[in-house]
Amino acid sequence: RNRHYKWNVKYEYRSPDCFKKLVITINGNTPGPTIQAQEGDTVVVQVNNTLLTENLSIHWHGIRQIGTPWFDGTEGVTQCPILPGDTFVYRFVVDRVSYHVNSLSSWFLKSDLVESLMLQPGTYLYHAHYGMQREAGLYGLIRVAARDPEPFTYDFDRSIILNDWYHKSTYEQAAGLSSIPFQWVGEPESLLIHGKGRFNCSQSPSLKTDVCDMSKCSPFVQTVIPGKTYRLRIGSLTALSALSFQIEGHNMTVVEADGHYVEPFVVKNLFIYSGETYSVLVKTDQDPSRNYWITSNVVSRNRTTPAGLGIFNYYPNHPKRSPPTVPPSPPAWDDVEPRLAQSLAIKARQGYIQKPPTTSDRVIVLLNTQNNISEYRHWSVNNVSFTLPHTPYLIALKENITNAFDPTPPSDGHEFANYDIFNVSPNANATSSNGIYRLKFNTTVDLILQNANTMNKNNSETHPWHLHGHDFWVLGYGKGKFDANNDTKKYNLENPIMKNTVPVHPFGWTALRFRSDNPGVWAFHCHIESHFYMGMGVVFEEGIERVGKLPSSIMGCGQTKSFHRP
Ligand SMILES: O=C1O[C@H]([C@@H](O)CO)C(O)=C1O
Repeated sequence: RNRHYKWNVKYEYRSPDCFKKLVITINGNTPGPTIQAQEGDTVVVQVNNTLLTENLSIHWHGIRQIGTPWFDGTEGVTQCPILPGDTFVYRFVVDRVSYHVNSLSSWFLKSDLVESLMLQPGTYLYHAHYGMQREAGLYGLIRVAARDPEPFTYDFDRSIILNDWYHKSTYEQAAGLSSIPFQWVGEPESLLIHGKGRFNCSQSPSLKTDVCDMSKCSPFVQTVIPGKTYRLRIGSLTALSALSFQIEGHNMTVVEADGHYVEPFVVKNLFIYSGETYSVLVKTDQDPSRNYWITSNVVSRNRTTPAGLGIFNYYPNHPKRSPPTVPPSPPAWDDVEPRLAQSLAIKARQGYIQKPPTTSDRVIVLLNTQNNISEYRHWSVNNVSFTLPHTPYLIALKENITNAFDPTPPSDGHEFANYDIFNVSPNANATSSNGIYRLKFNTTVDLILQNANTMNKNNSETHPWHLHGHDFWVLGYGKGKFDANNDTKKYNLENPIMKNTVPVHPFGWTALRFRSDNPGVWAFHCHIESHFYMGMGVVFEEGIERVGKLPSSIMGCGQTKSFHRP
């Protein structure tokens, strides 16, 4: 089945948290419409760029784009931006490879991993992937319904996207990040629950009521019927913040993560990082004569943003009736332990385990550091701060444009084995580059994310890393320096979860494994909007020779100007 969407993307004034600013809407809304499909369906989205003076591209986060790497929506990597006034059609399968077999060469059928590349029901996201455009409001959810019965039952299926919200425009933020002296974006003004938040206008008395008006916003309300089980699909697309999500007085049973069934476990707070999705089951089994708070709070950074508050409304109580209690208090922002514990608790569900290969062909250690390059503040991986080329990699490689990017690949990172991750380091050798990793096709690759101290003493941050075009197995997390001799022995090869986004905790490491079996060019980057902008990412090429004919609609920029045939 084809699912057709027509989207008009536009700047409009909105006041999601009472403060009026320009936001990017899809058909008038932010968050945008939820894409609903069944596994194996083809989703067709016709995007009309009516931003007037701004480029655009949209990434389908968690969708692997098997056979359609050109529709991943990553500006500079897989496509040229969509120009103002242009219409671009994305067309991709959610996510069943057998559906695509005809258009792929027979190598695919022979691949022993065909099974792991098949069915992918679950919860995914979409968002802008051009500059820092995502945080202007261009984002939404993708729900892919399963064809087979799922391993859990529920009465209702609801979705909530969490976000943080800034009052400055993305342009002011980006300009500050690329200035000398560096101007950091700071903490967000508010937290949004499905596009709704509340900024206290009276704390900035200089704001006139045409800019900040407390009657212009209202909290998110989730109405529920007592005595039922709800599946809540929760996604985070924060620009910066790691969050703790809670429903007062209700436990949540985690059953899905990034489109994979989880061996169920119960939490009171769900920690969720930008780019992740979870499904939790919630029983509406509390006193039905009142409402309850839904809360979202910043963790892992010193919290200055007030809690995002919503109402869990037990029908037939009035949806606007405030709960009679104070909102539950969040966990300490600087306590890594419960966050690490949740990361470790997420395992593949019995009966749905796709075992990883037991060994890998290549290990790439990715040392995450912050440093100055020519006095500009950057993030680097193995001392290279990533920059996007003007000619997208996919097109350059496929069309043999040889001078589109730096041909020197970044390093596999083994020379940093003695790097002191606990202290500030000048990293004087750090450089900027658009060089990429070239992976041998159909091999097993390990990625070790190694966190380190930032340029501030005794400080290391949480970074959610997102891989395009793949799900990876999460083999382990640890504290401190990764020890290749001992930590590898503790890898979970029995029931690791597969995900597309995973945190590396402060002063810690995270070990991932994936198969380079999806021909294309794929970004792997920190999902914090400002961090990717500051260079925190890498790109992998695999099987470029197996990529089919590129549509000319993705071309038209850099050295591909003349290739575009509208
Ligand atoms: O990228 C960042 O810059 C600031 C700070 O490290 C500046 O020194 C910060 O908190 C980030 O996450």
